[in-house]
Amino acid sequence: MTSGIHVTSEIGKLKTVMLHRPGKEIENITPDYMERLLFDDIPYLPIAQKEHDYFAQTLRDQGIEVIYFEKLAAEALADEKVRHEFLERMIAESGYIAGATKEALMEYLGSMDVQDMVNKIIEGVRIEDVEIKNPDLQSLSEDTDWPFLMDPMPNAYFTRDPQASIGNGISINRMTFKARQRESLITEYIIKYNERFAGKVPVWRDRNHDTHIEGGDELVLSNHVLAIGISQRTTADAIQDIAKNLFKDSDYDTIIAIHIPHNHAMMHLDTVFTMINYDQFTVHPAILDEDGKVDNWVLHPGKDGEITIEHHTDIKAVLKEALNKPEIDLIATGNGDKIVAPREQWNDGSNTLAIAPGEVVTYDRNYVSNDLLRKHGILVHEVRSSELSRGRGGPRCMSCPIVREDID
Ligand SMILES: NC(=O)NCCC[C@H](N)C(=O)O
Repeated sequence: MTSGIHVTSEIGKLKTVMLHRPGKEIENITPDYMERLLFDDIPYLPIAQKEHDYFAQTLRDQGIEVIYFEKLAAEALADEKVRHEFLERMIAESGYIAGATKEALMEYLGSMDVQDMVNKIIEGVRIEDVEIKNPDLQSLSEDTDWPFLMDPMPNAYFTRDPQASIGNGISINRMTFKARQRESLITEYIIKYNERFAGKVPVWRDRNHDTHIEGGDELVLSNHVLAIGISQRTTADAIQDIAKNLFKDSDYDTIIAIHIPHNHAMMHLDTVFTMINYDQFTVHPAILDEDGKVDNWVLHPGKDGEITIEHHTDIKAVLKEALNKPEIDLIATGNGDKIVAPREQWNDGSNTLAIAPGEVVTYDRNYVSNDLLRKHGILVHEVRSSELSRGRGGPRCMSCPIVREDID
């Protein structure tokens, strides 16, 4: 077992990765709640689980250690005092700071085996699951059209987003939508109390903020350069905030903040742009103008803890300079075709998980993009994707690297 976090690139040989196997939370999505829960369709759980197991096995077959979010959480919460504090906070963030519902939830969840408790919190707690012995006004007047006392977390299998490994540290993210905000509370406890991480991992930015950042926007390009999307999910002021901490306390001295459209299909930078080799990237052509340019700002440490900011549009030139490469190969999703590119991007054709330089895991359904990657010399491992893709995330979104080998 390797302890702590070590991720100094997007492409260094992946050694340990954190996943979450989709569970019953997926079956708590209904058409009426889809939008609120950030889904566009309802995956068929048994097949989604098979696909996810196939994804995990594909990684293991390449010698990668797969660890599970839900198991790490249960280990972190083994101590009764820690579990009690966690439950209080999780229930408060679910809407119950005090009162009869809170007490009933504490009793219901607190009496479970710790793994069952974690799983149940992720699945969601329905009104009829819990007996409220001495109802108060809040419990009597609860919105009964909404069937949950605690909402399900169906997006938990996108382990990329609630946190991001950067160097030997982590950002524990304040997420944009309510549907995902409690996921990173679980991360907070994993990092603080799971012995694999406890006391070993600096937190570059915690979740106690009003401004948002999500891991799908945080790309570790090298041991001193990050790219971060300014997106539907990540605000410019959050980027500036994490930049300050990283510039002060880590080896990171360059952040390329890339502006992408603020919409659901392209919610994070990694839905339109990923690094797959020392000098190769996937890119969805819709983020570039006709000259192949996109607004981006390069942040560096300035004097007295200040930050310098330069505006650019030539992303190739910016990447060449930041990564010290003579050329950069931007590979267009769906070969840039008007129909194929948006279709394959919708199904996460740009969302590749690099497991080594020039070696990626992608969804099988994006066959045009996959063939193109092969033509550019990339080794592609395809995984099954009929159901998993309905949550709008691909192999990068479904994985949180914990340890990668350094690259030269
Ligand atoms: N990094 C990613 O792009 N993650 C995909 C997250 C999909 C999820 N349904 C969401 O809307 O947050």
